[in-house]
Amino acid sequence: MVRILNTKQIKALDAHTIEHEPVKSIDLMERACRAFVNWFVQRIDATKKIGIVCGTGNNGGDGLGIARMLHDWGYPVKVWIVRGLVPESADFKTNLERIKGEPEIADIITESDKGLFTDRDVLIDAIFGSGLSRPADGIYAQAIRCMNETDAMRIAVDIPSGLLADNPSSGDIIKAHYTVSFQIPKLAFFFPHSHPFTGEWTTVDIGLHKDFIRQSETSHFLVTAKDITRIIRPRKRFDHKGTFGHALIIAGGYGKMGAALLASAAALRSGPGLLSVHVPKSGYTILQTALPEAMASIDTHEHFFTEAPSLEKYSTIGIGPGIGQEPATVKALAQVLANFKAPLVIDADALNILGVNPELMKRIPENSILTPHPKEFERLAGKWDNDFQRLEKQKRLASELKCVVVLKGAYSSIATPDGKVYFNPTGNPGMAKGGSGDVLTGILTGLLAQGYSAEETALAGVYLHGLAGDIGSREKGTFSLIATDLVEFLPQSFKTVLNKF
Ligand SMILES: NC(=O)C1=CN([C@@H]2O[C@H](COP(=O)(O)OP(=O)(O)OC[C@H]3O[C@@H](n4cnc5c(N)ncnc54)[C@H](OP(=O)(O)O)[C@@H]3O)[C@@H](O)[C@H]2O)[C@@H](O)CC1
Ligand SMILES: [K+]
Repeated sequence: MVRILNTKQIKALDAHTIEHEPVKSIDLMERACRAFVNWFVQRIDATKKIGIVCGTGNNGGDGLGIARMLHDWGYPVKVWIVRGLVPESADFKTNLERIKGEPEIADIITESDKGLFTDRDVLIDAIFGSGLSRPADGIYAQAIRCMNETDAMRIAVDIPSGLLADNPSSGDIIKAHYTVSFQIPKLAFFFPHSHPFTGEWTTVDIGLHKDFIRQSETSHFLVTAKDITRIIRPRKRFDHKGTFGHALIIAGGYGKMGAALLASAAALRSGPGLLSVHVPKSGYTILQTALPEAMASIDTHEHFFTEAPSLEKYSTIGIGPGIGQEPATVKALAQVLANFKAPLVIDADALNILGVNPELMKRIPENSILTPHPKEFERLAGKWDNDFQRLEKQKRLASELKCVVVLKGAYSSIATPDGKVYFNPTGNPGMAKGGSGDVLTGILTGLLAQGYSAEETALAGVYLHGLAGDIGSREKGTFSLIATDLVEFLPQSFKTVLNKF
């Protein structure tokens, strides 16, 4: 797990590293600059004209160190210093002294300094870092706008200037194409509204104290491949189909049998011992023809879900994809929630039904997994003003229901009943298509049936689903990738995770 710390904690981590490594503050800055430059020189051609726009705090100090190093690498570098009211930090001063005549430095002192950077191919943003405490205004806002107006590639040092790491931002913010952040990812990076500012972001290691990071309290984590390898248990020689549970998927309706097939195929590829699928009568032949491994449970209704089968034999249930919201379906869902006591996976129309029938929410068994996309989440939790508030709502819902709430999207977030949130790194925009969610429901149902806990299931299922999309998009491309491909590439996704042993 990568721990996501807030800026106050990062400041303490900085100080702790300086005191206990020990390392001089200016030498730590030098390390940070070198890590940035190392990333930079591998990607940017040395003929490109570089502009570095610095503030006068430590982010600006980084900018000056980077300028010196890139000059030594042979890049044509120009430096601008935004001279507002921020006092020069000690390390800024030292790095300014270390630039001896070259590269060239100009001060930006008035708001009328416009069109400054137009001859630069690449602009490095080092105006504000994690020390930003309020929206940028005056000369700072002007410099940010001036940078955003150019055609240059913009690269932010640590965090785009103007973007707050832990709170909603307003005012002018650098629109970076890339952000190279020091060791700890910032919470804002995981939110959709930050993306136009961070662009693609990455972290570079600058040797901050590992034990201190491990001991820092946080409820926010970024999942890694290793975490998933630890969760997924390789199967043993004497295991048999009884060991791996019997999953039931309740999905599909007239014209929506595809949802049932996608969820069921994904469940089958995720390892449960047995899979039954409950479909309306019109789905019988479709199911039996498409998925011979699945057993059919047939509803009394021709076109939609109206009656739960007897549920005792099932280890878990995945319910929702394509079931619609007919009154009889609402009743049947209520019946499932009243009779089934083990955790289940709730998705799509089942979530929409819960959204308009809040009394049913109380009946959801503890440790179930809910998988809303943002629109479904809004129906369950109401509107939000910003991404931070949305995260708080997600945490609250998970804690109130004592369930795991998976909010789907880029960096799908997984909130657990005890207040933790895990962000998932896998997946790509090729998966933003109908049917992707049905596949996820299938994977989660398949894993839950095998006895993985709700938290393990959500972490592994969301990761494997995204990884199948990543492997699939390498072959099919993000335009052409479809949900069926996710099922097709799921075996490779599992193998990738298991082979990490
Ligand atoms: N963490 C690490 O381990 C390492 C960190 N390093 C680097 O240090 C950076 C953090 O440095 P930093 O603390 O000096 O912050 P930075 O953003 O440069 O300036 C803050 C100053 O700006 C001021 N200010 C704030 N908002 C403002 C506004 N809107 N308009 C005007 N002024 C505003 C603020 O004033 P205050 O809020 O105190 O009133 C303060 O004076 C970090 O991002 C990374 O690049 C690496 O070098 C080494 C390892
Ligand atoms: K910056």
